[in-house]
Order: sequence, then structure tokens, then C-alpha cells
Amino acid sequence: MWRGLWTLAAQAARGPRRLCTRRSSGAPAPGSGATIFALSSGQGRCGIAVIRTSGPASGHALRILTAPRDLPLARHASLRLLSDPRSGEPLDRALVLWFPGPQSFTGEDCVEFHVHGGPAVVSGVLQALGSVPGLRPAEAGEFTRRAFANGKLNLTEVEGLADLIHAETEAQRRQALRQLDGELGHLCRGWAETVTKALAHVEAYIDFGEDDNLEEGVLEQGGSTWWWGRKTPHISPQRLPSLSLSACLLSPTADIKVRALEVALGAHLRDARRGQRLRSGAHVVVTGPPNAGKSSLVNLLSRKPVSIVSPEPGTTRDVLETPVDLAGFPVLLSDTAGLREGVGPVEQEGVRRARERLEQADLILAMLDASDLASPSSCNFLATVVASVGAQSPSDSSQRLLLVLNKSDLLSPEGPGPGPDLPPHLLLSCLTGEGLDGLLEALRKELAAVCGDPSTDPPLLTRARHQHHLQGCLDALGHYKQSKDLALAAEALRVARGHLTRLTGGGGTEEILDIIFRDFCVGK
Ligand SMILES: Nc1nc2c(ncn2[C@@H]2O[C@H](COP(=O)(O)OP(=O)(O)OP(=O)(O)O)[C@@H](O)[C@H]2O)c(=O)[nH]1
Ligand SMILES: [K+]
Ligand SMILES: [Mg+2]
Repeated sequence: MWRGLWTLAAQAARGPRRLCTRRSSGAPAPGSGATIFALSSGQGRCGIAVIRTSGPASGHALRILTAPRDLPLARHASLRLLSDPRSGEPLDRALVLWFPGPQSFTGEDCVEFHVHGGPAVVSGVLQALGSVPGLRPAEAGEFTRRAFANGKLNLTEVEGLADLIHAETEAQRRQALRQLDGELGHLCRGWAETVTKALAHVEAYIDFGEDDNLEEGVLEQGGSTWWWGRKTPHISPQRLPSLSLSACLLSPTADIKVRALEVALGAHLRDARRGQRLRSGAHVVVTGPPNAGKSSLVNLLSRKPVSIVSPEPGTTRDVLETPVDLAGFPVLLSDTAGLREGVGPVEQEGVRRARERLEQADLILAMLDASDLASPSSCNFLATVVASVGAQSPSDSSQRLLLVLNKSDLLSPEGPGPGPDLPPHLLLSCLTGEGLDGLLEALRKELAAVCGDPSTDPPLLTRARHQHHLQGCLDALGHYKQSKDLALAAEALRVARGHLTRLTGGGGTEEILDIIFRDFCVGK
């Protein structure tokens, strides 16, 4: 029975699937498609516009548009007169670049036309290209999709490229560039290698395990001998039913590596929210009693009049949110109604919405009027909101809080007068701007903790897709460790490896590719 299972498992293990194949099942096969062209720089009037082509007819198109000249030197900028092949009419004097495949962005023959950026020039060149047989306009993301299909980029690098194009803040740019440089993919390949080695051990055991005459050293690998292959009596799972397979099988080094992999995956998963926050923006919510100056601060940080400011308490009712770049981090900043009880139904609804938004905050900017600390609303706010966040045990899901005492301009030089004991806080005056630099620095530190710091941290998981595959891999390693059946153990390792492979794009389904490439514009 064991033999049957083992043979099956061994056959499956040696199946045609290869680790980290870069060409996905659904992506267009290299070179097989039409030659595509598109405007790759932004739309509208500009100094220089870049039009590019990719595909087997690129060289032909370049020759036709620049006739009677021949192809320029590969990867050198050359000045050429572009003419319409149908009428011979001159279109522009342009710089052209010829990138014969596979040394190009897509891996195919590519041409770049750097033309003058007037709309008539651009449309003239696009129309001229459209008249060349074998050429058609590119679809959104098609250049990058071809680069992926030809193994020029893996899937996490493609995602990094999409994020780089959309990056709006410095930290987003850093994170995207690191992902485009392949850091996450590199990590995944290392992890996949560890799993592959463990799988090789299981497969070797499947092949030799029934043979009681296993000789010493047969399974020596990398200097470590598996302990069941030494002079010790041969141990099979049937003889040691209480031991899990991983305990029977792994050499000490491989065992340590699988354990280390589990720890690494766990750490990355705990960090998962940070990379996603950095990609899509951290939620920062300004809260406090009425008239503390919350709306004044939101306007100051966003440098625009988002909210109405007035001396009347209860001015803000709805949650007003605005995207801002705070110290290089992308933030969705929310202004909320001042927290107080016993008010009319409209303001009460505002307070309810404020509390609801507070629950979603990654970082709470808690604001009090420094000249009014002894008031019941200030004391109540400190005792409820500030104290409850302070009481949270630090974990990735816990919220962070910065306490800001506003209106410092109203204080005497000695600072806040008698009042409640205060946790650590910052002094600020929205009126004079004093204390703003200190607040921005504190925000930078808090946001680096909330989003991760892409200049120092290990590469982060930036999408739910990454989190899903890492969790899947971790779960499969758990099944492997507990498995008392060789075939199941091998299968669990294959599942673990499959998740890591799919993270970088091997064996990805067409729908996932469609979702990822949808992020790109035409010409990219
Ligand atoms: N002296 C002084 N006044 C300030 C400062 N910041 C805000 N104010 C004033 O305080 C009043 C209330 O400011 P808002 O920004 O509307 O306060 P709020 O917390 O949004 O108020 P609600 O939305 O009603 O809860 C306004 O008259 C502001 O001009 C400050 O730093 N110093
Ligand atoms: K107000
Ligand atoms: Mg307000």
C-alpha cells in the first residue's frame, strides 16, 4: 500500500511543472502576436512625445517611416525624418531608437519614436504606423504583458511597475521601485528553494524508504547526513507512528530551514497590512472635543480649505476626508465632528459617524484645546478615547495615537495651567504655525510604523494577493509538519511551493493577470 502511494506521489512530484516558470499559461506567447504600437508618454501638448512599437514588424515599420534610410544602430539615438508611407508627406524630424529583441523592454523587437509633442504630429505618426501591415494599436498594459510573457519581468515586478507609475508620494515610490527591482520576487524564490529541497528529501524517502538496506551516506546532502540514513537502525513511519514525518525525514539543516521559513512567513504576514497601507494610504483621523481646532489642523495639513472653521462649537458634522502626502507617506485624512453628548439629532448623527470613523483609523490625531484642559469635555475625551487607545497592547492591528494640544498661542509662557495628568503630547498653534514642524516629524515616525519604512524595512507585501499566497504556503507547511503519510506530506509541500510560485507569476490564472494588467494605461 505504501509503495503504491509513494510511487504515485513520486510520479506527481516529477511532473512537468517547474518552479518559478516565468511564462504564464495565459499570457501571449512571445513573438506570436501582432506588432503593437501606442503613445507611451502622457496625453496632451508637450515638448517630446514617445511612441513605441513592439513585435516582429517593428523593424519593417521603422524602415518604412524613415525610408530611404536603413535601420539605425541598435540602442543608439538617431535623428530621422519621418514620413507617411502612403503619401510620402513629411511628419516630423524625430529621434528614433531601435531595440532588436530580446534586449528590449518586452523582449521583442521594439522601436521608440521621440517626436515633437504636438497633437497633430502624434496623431500623424500613429496613423502612419496604423497603415503599416501587421501593426495594430496596443491595448492597456500590453507592452508590460508581453514583457511578462517573455520572462523580462515576474508578476511582483509587474505590480511594482504599476505601483511606480501610480506612486504619488516618496515612500510609495521607494516601495514600488524596490518591488520592481525584484526584492519580493527574490525573497519568494529563496523560500521556494527551501520548500523544493524539503520536497526532494521526501521524494528520496519515497523512492528508497522501503529499502531496509539503505546504505550509510546515500542521502548525504550538503554535508549533513539524514539521521535515519546513518548507522542507526532504519526508521520508517510505520515503526515510529508517534513521530511526524518531518521529524523522521529531515536532515537537521533542512529541518531548521523549514522552521526558519515558517518564522519568516509569519513575520511577513504580520507586516502585511503595512505594505498595503503604504500602497493605498493610511487612515489618519482627527478627533477631539468641539472647537479644539480639528478642522483648522486638517486645512493646515492638506494646505487647502477642506473644512469650515468657525468659533461655533459643532461646526463639522459629516466626516470630511481628503488624500494628503504627509511627510512622504500617502494618507487619507479625515476631519470629524467634535465629540460631545446631549446635542440635537443632526450633530448626534455627526458624533456617531465620527466614532465609527475612529474605529477604522490607523493613526488617531487626538486634539485638545490647550487653554481648556480642565473642561468636562476635555477630561471626558482624555478618559475615554485617549485612555482606551493607550491601553491597547501593541500589535499590528492596534491603533496609534498622537495627542496634540492646540492653541498654544493662548497659553502663558509657563505652559498649560493646572489640569488633568497628561500622557505624552505635542504643543501646536494652528493660528501661528508654531509646533507644526515638530508635529510633522512625529507624524513621519508614526506613519513609518504604520506603513513600514521602505528605505530600511525588508520588502513588504503590497497586495492582498501576496498575503493570500503567503498564508496558503504557511498553512501547507503546517499540514506537512503534521502529516504522517508520505504522499500527503509531499503533496502539502507541493501546495506550499505552488503558492510561492504563483506569487511571482508562475501558473497564474488569466483572471489574475487581467486584474493586474488592468492597472496599466495604454502605452505601458
Ligand atoms: N487662538 C487660536 N485659535 C484657534 C487655533 N486653532 C483654531 N482656532 C480657532 O478655534 C475655533 C474652532 O476651530 P475649528 O477648526 O473650527 O475647530 P473644530 O475642532 O473643527 O470645531 P468643531 O468642528 O466645531 O468641533 C476657530 O475660531 C478657530 O479660528 C489656534 O491655534 N489658536
Ligand atoms: K468650530
Ligand atoms: Mg470642525
